[in-house]
Amino acid sequence: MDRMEELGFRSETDRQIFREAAAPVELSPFGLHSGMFVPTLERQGTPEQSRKWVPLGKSFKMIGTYAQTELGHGTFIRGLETTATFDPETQEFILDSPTLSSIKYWPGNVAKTVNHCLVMAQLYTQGKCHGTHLFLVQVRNMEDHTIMPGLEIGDIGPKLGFDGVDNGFMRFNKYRIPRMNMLMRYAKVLENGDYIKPKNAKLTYGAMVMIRVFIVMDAFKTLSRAAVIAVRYSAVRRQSELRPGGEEAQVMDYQTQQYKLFPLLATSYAFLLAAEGMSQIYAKISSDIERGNLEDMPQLHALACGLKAFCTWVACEGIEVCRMSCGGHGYSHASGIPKIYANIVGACTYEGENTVMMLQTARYLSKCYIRGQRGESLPELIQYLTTDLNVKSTLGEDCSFESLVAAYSHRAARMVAVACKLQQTNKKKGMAGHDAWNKSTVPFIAATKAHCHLFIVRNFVTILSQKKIDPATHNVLSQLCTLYAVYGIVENMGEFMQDGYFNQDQVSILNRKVLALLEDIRPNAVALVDAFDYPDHLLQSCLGRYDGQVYEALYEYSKSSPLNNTDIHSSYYNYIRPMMQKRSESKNISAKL
Ligand SMILES: CCCCCCCC/C=C\CCCCCCCCCC(=O)SCCNC(=O)CCNC(=O)[C@H](O)C(C)(C)COP(=O)(O)OP(=O)(O)OC[C@H]1O[C@@H](n2cnc3c(N)ncnc32)[C@H](O)[C@@H]1OP(=O)(O)O
Ligand SMILES: Cc1cc2nc3c(=O)[nH]c(=O)nc-3n(C[C@H](O)[C@H](O)[C@H](O)COP(=O)(O)OP(=O)(O)OC[C@H]3O[C@@H](n4cnc5c(N)ncnc54)[C@H](O)[C@@H]3O)c2cc1C
Repeated sequence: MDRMEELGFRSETDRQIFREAAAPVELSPFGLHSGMFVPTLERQGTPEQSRKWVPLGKSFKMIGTYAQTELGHGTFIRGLETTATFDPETQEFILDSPTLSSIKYWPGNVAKTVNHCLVMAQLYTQGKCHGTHLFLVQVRNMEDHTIMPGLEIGDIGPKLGFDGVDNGFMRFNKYRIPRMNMLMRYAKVLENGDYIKPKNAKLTYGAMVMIRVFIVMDAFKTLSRAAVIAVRYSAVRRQSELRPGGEEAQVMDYQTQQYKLFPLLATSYAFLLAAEGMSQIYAKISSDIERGNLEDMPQLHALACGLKAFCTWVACEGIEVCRMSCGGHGYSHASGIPKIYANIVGACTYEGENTVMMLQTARYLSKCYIRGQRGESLPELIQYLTTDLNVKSTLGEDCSFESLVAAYSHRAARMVAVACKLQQTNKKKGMAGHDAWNKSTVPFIAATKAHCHLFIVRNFVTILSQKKIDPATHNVLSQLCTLYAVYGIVENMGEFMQDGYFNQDQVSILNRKVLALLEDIRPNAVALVDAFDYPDHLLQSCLGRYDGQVYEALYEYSKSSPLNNTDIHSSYYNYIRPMMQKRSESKNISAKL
């Protein structure tokens, strides 16, 4: 913190890069403070509230987090049970956890670190519930960090990852906070207890939308780091003979290794550009929302939910492929990959469980489909839903960008149509709306994945056609973009082929193209991972070292294992020796030996 001040880092991006460099791989116990608590105060507080609290947060005089999930409910926010009841006499809210299932459970850094929380609770005033709202709650004494009376706080215990984050539980026992601690930018409770409704009740969910956008960038960061490690190691690792009697080959020269890793390299680039594209859309629509124009809110919500889920799922699967492509050493923490995986896999659950997020996007697509059928205009990103599904692909040997984007549009449009028709058929059969929906959600998830895949391919292609890039770099990036798109088709061929969109010759072209691209990319593979410019310090990987000194690093790493502090471990004296003595005394084995 002090060092950042000294260095004059002002932008949150610079500060985040600095924080990561200062504590590589481990997640910061202040991540939720900087990433969620302060931005939510900034965006959900009134101007006066922001002026009062944001400087305290930014200067770490107040340290906070976001406490929403409870033992009983995470996904279903409307089902949260924590209550905030307004008492006009004292001008206070009374926070209460009326049931076991209402205990706040999971919020990061609640257990030991923070002294404030943004608490999501059901607002009651004048005897009426007005749904969930956010409240700023002091949870620890600012002098000695003791827990405030009326609260019970603790740690939830060990987890798969997130070692640096003290996820906690928190129970309120009629705990009072001032009226002005409700974040009142959109909804308000007046002194007499009157409730002023926001323009849209989902404005309170704004912090979640923002973090989902950031998570798309996390998916890029984590996948690309695993790819850097696996590609560099594959250039160093030699195993078996590729040519009989020849020298042992770099494992990267095996086509199967290239097929594992180069599409993930391409995916990393695609995700970086998608995350940047998503951030720009977020910046534009969220500033419209702040100015009171909520027209594009559903579009933003749908895109953030879908991309968050799609990118974290793909990143996690890809990181696991990277780990396995490093053979046995990938399994060691020395590779750096297990920790990357353990941290990002949480993102498939937090900030909205991925299936649930996909279904939010699916609902939006379903509504857009119906609007499209009625001939109504659709937002640009969704207009593909109205394309003619009878057309066939024009893809030729060159696998042009145009033909690839057309293929992804066709696949997504067809799959959305299939899911929507199933939903409609279910309704026609007499099912209630909610049953008709539930019984079409499996095809809807597949359709939504296709929709997100299309967004990423189209975004990559658009950037390559619009941005000024020097020809050599453009050429390599075009290879990556084509590989990302063609590989995606080959791996999901059934979805592209179901209505005969491609003919057999085109399928052969696509299969050949993937293999040709692997060869094209091979000479540049190491340069393409170096281009991410992750210092060794950040990767913390013996396998992914820039200088390639993998075996030296592994040897040093293993020597630092605490088990090597003594030659004979205490377990020998405590267990092994007594066990052996017992055996040799009873059966006199040693004499036989
Ligand atoms: C080397 C390695 C190094 C690095 C490793 C890094 C890896 C890690 C990276 C970063 C670490 C940083 C630290 C991160 C910390 C983790 C932080 C986690 C914090 C949390 O998890 S906070 C809790 C989050 N909780 C959720 O997200 C809950 C999910 N649920 C919901 O969002 C909603 O309830 C819902 C979306 C499921 C909707 O529920 P539903 O009942 O259907 O709908 P309603 O609520 O009634 O909505 C009706 C209507 O509104 C629409 N709607 C819902 N939400 C929004 C919205 N936000 N905006 C606009 N519209 C919305 C909804 O779609 C409905 O629309 P419709 O009627 O269909 O038209
Ligand atoms: C590492 C980590 C950090 C976290 N940090 C925080 C934090 O800082 N603050 C905070 O408030 N919370 C935090 N959480 C909690 C997190 O936000 C929730 O766990 C998450 O939103 C999922 O909700 P849930 O646990 O209720 O899952 P559930 O909803 O119980 O999910 C269980 C299963 O039910 C399915 N399901 C649920 N609803 C539906 C539906 N409508 N349709 C179809 N399927 C459904 C899901 O797909 C899933 O398969 C954290 C969680 C983790 C893992």
